[in-house]
Amino acid sequence: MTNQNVMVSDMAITVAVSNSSLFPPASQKPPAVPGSYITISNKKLLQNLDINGGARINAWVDSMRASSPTHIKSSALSDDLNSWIVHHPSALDMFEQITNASKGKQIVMFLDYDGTLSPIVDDPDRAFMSKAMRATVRELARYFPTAIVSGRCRDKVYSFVRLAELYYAGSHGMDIKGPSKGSKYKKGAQSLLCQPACEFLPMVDEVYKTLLEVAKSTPGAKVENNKFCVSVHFRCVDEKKWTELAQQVKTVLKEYPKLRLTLGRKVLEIRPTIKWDKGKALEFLLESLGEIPFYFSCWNCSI
Ligand SMILES: O=P(O)(O)OC[C@H]1O[C@H](O[C@H]2O[C@H](CO)[C@@H](O)[C@H](O)[C@H]2O)[C@H](O)[C@@H](O)[C@@H]1O
Repeated sequence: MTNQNVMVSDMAITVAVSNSSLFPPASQKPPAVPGSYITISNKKLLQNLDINGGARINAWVDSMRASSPTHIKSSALSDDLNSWIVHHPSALDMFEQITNASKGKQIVMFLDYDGTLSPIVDDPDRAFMSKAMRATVRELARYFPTAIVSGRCRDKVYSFVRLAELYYAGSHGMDIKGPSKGSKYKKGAQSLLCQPACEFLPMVDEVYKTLLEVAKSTPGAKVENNKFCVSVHFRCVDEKKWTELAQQVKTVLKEYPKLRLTLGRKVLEIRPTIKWDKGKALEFLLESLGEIPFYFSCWNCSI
């Protein structure tokens, strides 16, 4: 199968196709967008966050800081960015080439939610999607099987998007559901449901309740129940309190070796240790839907 990655920002969609002569390999990340934020390697950050392996709290808080970089000046449009754009052109400008490359195979659209379909906002409960964006996604789904893949709870994403014809993969891909009325794209008549982390539900719920209590002592902290995982938001927490919050979360998780901690955009994410993630969810959906994945995600994920 040809591997393709598509990244989208507010203004431009960029496509990179690996194993193809059309585009260079998709392994490179875009450089920081001037006027936006500095790009930080998430992989590096996550290596520092193996709390079950006993990472020091200071290293952990450093990672939280690094995931929340300061705003940079919009003056210099860097050479790096220009050269990245040349090699990763807008998918909208390359539409014919992409169609030719797909050679009649079924294209499947995968969309991230936060920061892609909705703006990043302080209150995660208010990350609404615009009417125009909803209309665009509805139109997209008329032509391609379309899935939204998110770290959030599936029901929450659905409450924002409200498009019954889509596939939804919530809880970082651990809760996948197809359109309730079935889909014109799916092989077979049965509605699609995949929840590989079911056995963790009671544990995750228990941790959610504990963290909810614990986080009350940190002004601005918000704990979000994402069903198969939990998010502890620190976007609105004074930086001076980050160490304390991180320590509290770490202490709670010591009792749960089967849960692991990762770092998102100003959010600590707690999830089961199973070998399942958004990538697996994509593979699962591709197997049931088609062959060519297009993944639309935030261009610069350090916001
Ligand atoms: O993996 P993702 O689908 O990108 O989910 C990651 C987290 O997304 C949401 O939080 C982010 O967006 C919020 C609303 O704009 C923002 O306040 C927060 O700082 C961001 O991290 C979601 O609320 C989290 O549960 C997800 O873990």
